[in-house]
Amino acid sequence: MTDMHPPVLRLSHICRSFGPVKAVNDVSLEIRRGEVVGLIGENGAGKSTLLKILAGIERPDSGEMQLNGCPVQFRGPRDALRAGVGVVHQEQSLFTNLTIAENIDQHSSARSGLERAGLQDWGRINREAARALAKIGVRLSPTTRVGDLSFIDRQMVEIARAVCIDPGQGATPLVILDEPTAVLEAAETQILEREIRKLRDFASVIFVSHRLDEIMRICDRVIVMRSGRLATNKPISDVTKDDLFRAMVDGDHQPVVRRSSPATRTPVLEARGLSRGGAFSEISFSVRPGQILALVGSNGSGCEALMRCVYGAEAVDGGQILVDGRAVRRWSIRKAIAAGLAYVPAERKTEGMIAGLAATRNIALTHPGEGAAGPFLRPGRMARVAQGWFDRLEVRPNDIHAPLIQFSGGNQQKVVLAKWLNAPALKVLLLDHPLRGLDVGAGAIVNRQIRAACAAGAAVVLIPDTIEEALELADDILVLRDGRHSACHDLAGGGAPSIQEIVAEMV
Ligand SMILES: Nc1ncnc2c1ncn2[C@@H]1O[C@H](COP(=O)(O)OP(=O)(O)OP(=O)(O)O)[C@@H](O)[C@H]1O
Repeated sequence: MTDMHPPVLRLSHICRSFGPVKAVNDVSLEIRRGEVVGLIGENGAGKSTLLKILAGIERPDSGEMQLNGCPVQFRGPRDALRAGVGVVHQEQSLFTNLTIAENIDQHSSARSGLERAGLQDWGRINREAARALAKIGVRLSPTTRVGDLSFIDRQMVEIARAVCIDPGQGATPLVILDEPTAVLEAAETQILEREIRKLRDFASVIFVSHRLDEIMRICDRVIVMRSGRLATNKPISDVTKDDLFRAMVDGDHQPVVRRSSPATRTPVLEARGLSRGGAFSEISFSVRPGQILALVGSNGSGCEALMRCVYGAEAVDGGQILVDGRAVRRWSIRKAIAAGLAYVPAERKTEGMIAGLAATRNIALTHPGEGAAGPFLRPGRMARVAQGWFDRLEVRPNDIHAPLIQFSGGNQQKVVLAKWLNAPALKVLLLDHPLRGLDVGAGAIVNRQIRAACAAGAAVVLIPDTIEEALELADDILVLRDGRHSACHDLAGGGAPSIQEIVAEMV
């Protein structure tokens, strides 16, 4: 039966440039009621810019946008929200000093009699939030402060907030999910997939992901962006994963599958019975130069907190950290960096970079090397070092002097990594979700650099996005469950466990 309704979204010849960069170049497309459309493309292809236009954050330079048959021009995000566009951005946008309910209420136009009389109706605010959370199967108390939540729980709140919009008058809302699964565990991803299927009944969805399997599983149609343009726009039944990969990438990026050979030297980093109240308890592990250890666990397993303690960003309550066989005292980030430790955090925007500072300066932040002489900076040399990393990591755009905020998420991640790889005596690389937000090609480039660091003698402790990533990269896997040691696997020595085995050890 033909759908008599106008498309929920119609874009005609949308363009948006930043200086010479045509981030979105003449994009026209339609999204119909109840459609789940996958949006994919390499890092820097223009996906986020297109989504920002739909969300009222960026204005197009030219072109027309219609929602439910009406032309729209957004002056800001609130206009987009009122027109029925709900977005979960790559970077989180919650107010951390407010409760979950207060955050969800920011998107709600519902007001009770009490509120119309000028009073705060906490009952309504908390009830609505509880409903929104229940809708996506999350059990969190609406009165919890967002700042007290883990990254993953905050992501679930973002999703709850995006799915609770109501454009009214029979119009269909458009829900945009910008890589929502990048930060989720397998079980949570399944919940989200179920939720997206349910959304079809009352909304249209644009779903951005770098995971092609997920796109094939969830979406009805797929749009591929390449260098700002639409390269492909097809029903999912008409494409294969290989077609999508080829449509996305320019060159022939071959993911390297090679496990680094386990070294026999003494551990460079050892954790003995580490505990931190409420996070993890009695955890021991060690890594030798050239070895990759993956820490695997579901939400709340303690992996992230453990890594932060090893880096000196949080204190432990008990146990010992040893570097080069010597127990450390009064461990701190400063001491960790001096000892050759490096940490790429999951939350790169808030912890891993200075967004307004040029890429060159970001790379020189912790280890300026020849880019500084005593207290003096040497801009020329600093630029040469940065250019070397830009070439090795294929950072785009190839402009080392641009502020980091002007780079796409995946390219920012490459710069954050370069900052640490630039260390003159790198001993241990602590990587918390290093491939988050990276496309397949960029992921392969980063993995190659991680292996190169290993080959040069660094040890790596990795919290991967997926179990597959752990199995591909690591020599050893340590599984944590509820903050406790659950299992460990020596992949080189004892053969690889199956994904199902590891999942069973996690939950
Ligand atoms: N504020 C800005 N100023 C200058 N250039 C920008 C700005 N925002 C984006 N760009 C550029 O526009 C291009 C498209 O970036 P965009 O963030 O839309 O890519 P993306 O496909 O979302 O990438 P990723 O998957 O890495 O997030 C990139 O070359 C980027 O450097």
